[in-house]
Amino acid sequence: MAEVAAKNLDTMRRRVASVANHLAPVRPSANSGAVELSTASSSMNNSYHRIHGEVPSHPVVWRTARDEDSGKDFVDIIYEKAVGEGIAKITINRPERRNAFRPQTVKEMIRAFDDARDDSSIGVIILTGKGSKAFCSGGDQALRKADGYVDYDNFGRLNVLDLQVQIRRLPKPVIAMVNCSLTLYSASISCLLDNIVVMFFQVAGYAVGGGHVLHMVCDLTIAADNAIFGQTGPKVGSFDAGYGSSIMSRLVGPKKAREMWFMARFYAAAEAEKMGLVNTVVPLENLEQETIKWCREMLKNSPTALRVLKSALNAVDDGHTGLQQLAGDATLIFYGTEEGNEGKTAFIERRRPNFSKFARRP
Ligand SMILES: CC(C)(COP(=O)(O)OP(=O)(O)OC[C@H]1O[C@@H](n2cnc3c(N)ncnc32)[C@H](O)[C@@H]1OP(=O)(O)O)[C@@H](O)C(=O)NCCC(=O)NCCSC(=O)c1cc(O)c2ccccc2c1O
Repeated sequence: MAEVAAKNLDTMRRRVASVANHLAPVRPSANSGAVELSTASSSMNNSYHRIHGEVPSHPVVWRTARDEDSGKDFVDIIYEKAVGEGIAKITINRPERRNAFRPQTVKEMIRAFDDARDDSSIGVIILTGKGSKAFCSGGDQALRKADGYVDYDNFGRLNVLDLQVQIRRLPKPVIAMVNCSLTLYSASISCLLDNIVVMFFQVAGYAVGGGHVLHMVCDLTIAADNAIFGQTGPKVGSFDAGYGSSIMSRLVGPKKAREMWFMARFYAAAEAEKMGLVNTVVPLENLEQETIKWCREMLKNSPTALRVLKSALNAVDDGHTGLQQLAGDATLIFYGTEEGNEGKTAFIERRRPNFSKFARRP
């Protein structure tokens, strides 16, 4: 009898240890060398860190933002801006559908991203999903018809493709903040020698299907430690042969991209980080705080440098469109120079421009 009880206890202990081990918080930025730098004080003791310093950690205050151009209220999304800081946040608000998008959702996201692009006080944009169960589960399959997704009219739409292009070309960093749930259940198990309380966490937090493509198109992804990533297309009769394939191949490499698409498996956040799909994985309770930290850190940097870097990082892959974006940035910068201004001023003053005073640099 005592032998059986001891064996049961042993089994119980192993289970608790296994659950506890599973729940051990992931060290922030497990793969990123940046962590070592930001935590090792000796590495911080240099002029670079003394001058640029730490970012503030006070809580962010959100205010609901409107689409100033259309004046229409948002239904499928929540659009917010941080008070006194250059951060906008777009939240897909269809939690009962795991934040699956319909054409209306996408139209609203496009309007919000447009507003954030146009608002010169905004320097970085967060994309996330409402609630605790999903970032986004892709297109709303209940609305899928023969020619795309249909909501308020009879035309099928694949307008998420326009949104992907918009995010890719938007000259400000866009961060996907991939949320997840953490629901605690507890059960008390009594045995002869001990009374053990076992805690179960139900975890989820899906960035799947077209929702997975959305996070990949964003410039950076910060994930909660129990988020789940994957493509479902081949299981539901769909595929994204555009950015969903080409950007993924760049991110994880051609073999792994084939695995993700052909097998349509799901991957835990830690695995996604190893694969290069996400920038960092943090405990759920730190997710927004960490994302805001990244935003604040970028906001301290030169907006023009970030703008040009984004277009430069995309340029080769994006062909003519990438060149167009990078070239537009070059023109933007040139217009601000004395040399560029000389041409315009001469035209206005109806005189011959004098470019001879400008250096012909090596
Ligand atoms: C995301 C899940 C893994 C979550 O599973 P879980 O068990 O937690 O929850 P439920 O399955 O019970 O879902 C709860 C509730 O939500 C509804 N729901 C979830 N996802 C969707 C969805 N995508 N569309 C519609 N409804 C959804 C679900 O039916 C439940 O409703 P109840 O009324 O029953 O409570 C799991 O839900 C899941 O696997 N979801 C589907 C993921 C998926 O296959 N997405 C579509 C991929 S295709 C796509 O997104 C896509 C879109 C485009 O616009 C494209 C455009 C151009 C090219 C390609 C495109 C493309 O591939």
